[in-house]
Amino acid sequence: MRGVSLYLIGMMGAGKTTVGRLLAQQLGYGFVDTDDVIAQATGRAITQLFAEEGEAAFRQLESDVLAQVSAHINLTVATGGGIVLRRENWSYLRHGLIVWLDVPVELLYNRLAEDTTRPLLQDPDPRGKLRSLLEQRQPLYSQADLHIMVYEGETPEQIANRVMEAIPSVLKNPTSHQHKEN
Ligand SMILES: Nc1ncnc2c1ncn2[C@@H]1O[C@H](COP(=O)(O)OP(=O)(O)OP(=O)(O)O)[C@@H](O)[C@H]1O
Ligand SMILES: O=C(O)C1=C[C@@H](O)[C@@H](O)[C@H](O)C1
Ligand SMILES: [Mg+2]
Repeated sequence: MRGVSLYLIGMMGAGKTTVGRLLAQQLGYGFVDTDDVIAQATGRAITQLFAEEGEAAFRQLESDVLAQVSAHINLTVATGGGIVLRRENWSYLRHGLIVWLDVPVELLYNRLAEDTTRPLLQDPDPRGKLRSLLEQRQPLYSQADLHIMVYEGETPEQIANRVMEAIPSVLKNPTSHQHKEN
């Protein structure tokens, strides 16, 4: 990887945080979760931030955190599910290799049905909400460098291994960013 950071994108519940930690271990990289950084920096849970400041304020904080994180190398970064929504965020994500964990809505729903920490899912029809969010975001997620389809029953370890195996096929040519030696 030569220090190139990894950015995990995908829907809430896709496993960005869970798989991201494993990938950081395997790569010997640091691990950053943008949601966690925001929660720590503000001293408030994401749900509380959404409730008290609104989604737009959260999105601004998210961009600010991503901008700072993208200045570093040797990181695996788990992002928030909505990081793809702002165009400016893509210029930061492109500092590294972008991996989309693509998980079917039914699986997402099963994972998050009991979870109250995703404010956008506090909806009378959470399954329908997941479906409409995915429909809206799919064209954005698909701009990732690497598209990893996740299947039912796969463990986080298996998914992390598949990401590791797929990385060489898309690793950006390291010399393209460097000055040629004379
Ligand atoms: N491969 C897997 N199999 C079963 N459960 C999983 C798997 N990966 C993650 N989970 C579980 O699904 C839930 C959501 O995972 P995680 O928090 O990693 O998702 P996320 O993509 O970071 O979501 P968010 O965008 O909301 O932060 C957690 O309870 C986690 O333990
Ligand atoms: O998909 C989303 O928009 C979100 C996903 C989470 O990671 C959090 O960033 C927050 O709950 C919003
Ligand atoms: Mg997460």
